[in-house]
Amino acid sequence: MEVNIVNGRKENQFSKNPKILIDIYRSTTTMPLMLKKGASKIIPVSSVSVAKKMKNEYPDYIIAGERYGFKVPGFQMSNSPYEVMNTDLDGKTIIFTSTNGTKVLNKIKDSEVIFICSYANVFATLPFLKNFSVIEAVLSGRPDGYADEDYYFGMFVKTYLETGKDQFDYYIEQTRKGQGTKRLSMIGGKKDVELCLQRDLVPFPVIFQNGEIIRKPQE
Ligand SMILES: O=C(O)[C@H](CS(=O)(=O)O)OP(=O)(O)O
Repeated sequence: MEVNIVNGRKENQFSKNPKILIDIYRSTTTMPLMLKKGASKIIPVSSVSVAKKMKNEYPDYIIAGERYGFKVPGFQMSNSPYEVMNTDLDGKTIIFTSTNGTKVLNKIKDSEVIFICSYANVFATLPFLKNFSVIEAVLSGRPDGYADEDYYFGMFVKTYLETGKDQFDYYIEQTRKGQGTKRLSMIGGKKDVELCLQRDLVPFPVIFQNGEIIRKPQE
């Protein structure tokens, strides 16, 4: 099997191959955790104004997200795994927007298969990825370029699927030393760093389907 790593922030043309969307800090960690905490679905949108418009139409929905790492004024929640772990989201629908993750998702939304993936749910997702002969690991990155934590995760998945080696500890160690970890820690996100680097917090795969992010239904 082959795993191609793609810079989703930079690229504008994507193949039809199955994809995993990667945004370790923090969207693709936050969203699976929201579903684990009981949310029924997440509607990802790429702009703050569309999120606000949707909230006006559906006042019961929770509006969540950030820009450049900080909660958007007027939103109910940010893009924080730590906040999610401490919030009851039972049965809620969430409107979600983030600086990079939802933007890149919007670019690849026409792909037939998209998994939302991070260390939180990767071990529940890998068995499904093994069914494909080629997948693309799409890095969400950062507005000013690339995010090392996304690259390391892409490499972890590539190594696992192409060679069968589980190098979780090695890639976590590299990530801890990286710029992304420094940056998120500096803006008050140390608790998020710890949650984003834990494995197996979410025991199910998560997919994007028909405009919504949901648990992958059992076949
Ligand atoms: O969650 C975040 O902090 C980032 C914002 S930034 O890239 O660090 O400015 O958003 P995300 O879309 O989850 O990468």
